[in-house]
Amino acid sequence: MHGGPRVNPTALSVNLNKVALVRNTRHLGIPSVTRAATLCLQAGAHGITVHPRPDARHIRGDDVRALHALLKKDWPRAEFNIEGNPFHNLMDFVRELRPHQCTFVPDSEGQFTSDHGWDLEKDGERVKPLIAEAKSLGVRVSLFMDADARAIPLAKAVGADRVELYTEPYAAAWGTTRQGEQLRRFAAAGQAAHAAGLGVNAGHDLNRDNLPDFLRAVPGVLEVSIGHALIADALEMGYAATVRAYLAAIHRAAGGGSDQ
Ligand SMILES: CC(=O)[C@@H](O)[C@H](O)COP(=O)(O)O
Ligand SMILES: NCC(=O)COP(=O)(O)O
Repeated sequence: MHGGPRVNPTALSVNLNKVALVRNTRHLGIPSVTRAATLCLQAGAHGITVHPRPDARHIRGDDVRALHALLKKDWPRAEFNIEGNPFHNLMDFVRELRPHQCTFVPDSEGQFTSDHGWDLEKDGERVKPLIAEAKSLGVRVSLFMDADARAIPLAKAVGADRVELYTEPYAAAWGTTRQGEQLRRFAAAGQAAHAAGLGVNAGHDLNRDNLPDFLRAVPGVLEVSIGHALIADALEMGYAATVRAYLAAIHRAAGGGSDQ
């Protein structure tokens, strides 16, 4: 239906980890993380995500502070999302900077990449006070969770505002005979989140090809945070054209146009 009210499309938060990863291979300060943020936000991205891991393999503390200052000064409507393990270094950033959102991720210090969500039956009581502390500072809390509909309500029980569905299993199945099964898993997890009064974010290995099918199958996703594939695309197309392509994929999923 043309001209009718469009549902609010999902917000795009660009994860800049991989810009910092390349920058760290020389002592020249390029590619610039803050310039990447500026160009992505100028192109229409809704926010910036960083995951300052304890080993500082990519995003470092100075990057987090510089991005926070940039968004506060030049992009007050953009959201800043800081990811990390609250039992490692994440809470220091939450207390110092009070970002719009923090995403609790249960990664070990040397983990290759994020590859699982929280086991709240085991860790729920431990994360609960840290969630309460972050919220008392005015920071929205999202918990990185596997797409398990039975586990999602526990995120509400420990005080989270949102869950971020860990989407690698879907991304790995995309384009195969297993895609439908994965989409049903994620749709059920999203439904469980909505039923529990939780907002739904999503991320990990999403790209402009697999994104529309996901957003059509999982209604009401508030934010996708995308880094690795988006930055890889930007190496070929540039930040602006790449962000526009991802926004177009989001709008296509919201019924704003065909896939052709
Ligand atoms: C939590 C998650 O899935 C990603 O946001 C994470 O930041 C990826 O970390 P790397 O960029 O270090 O692989
Ligand atoms: N939370 C997911 C994220 O920020 C980026 O993940 P990826 O797109 O780098 O896999």
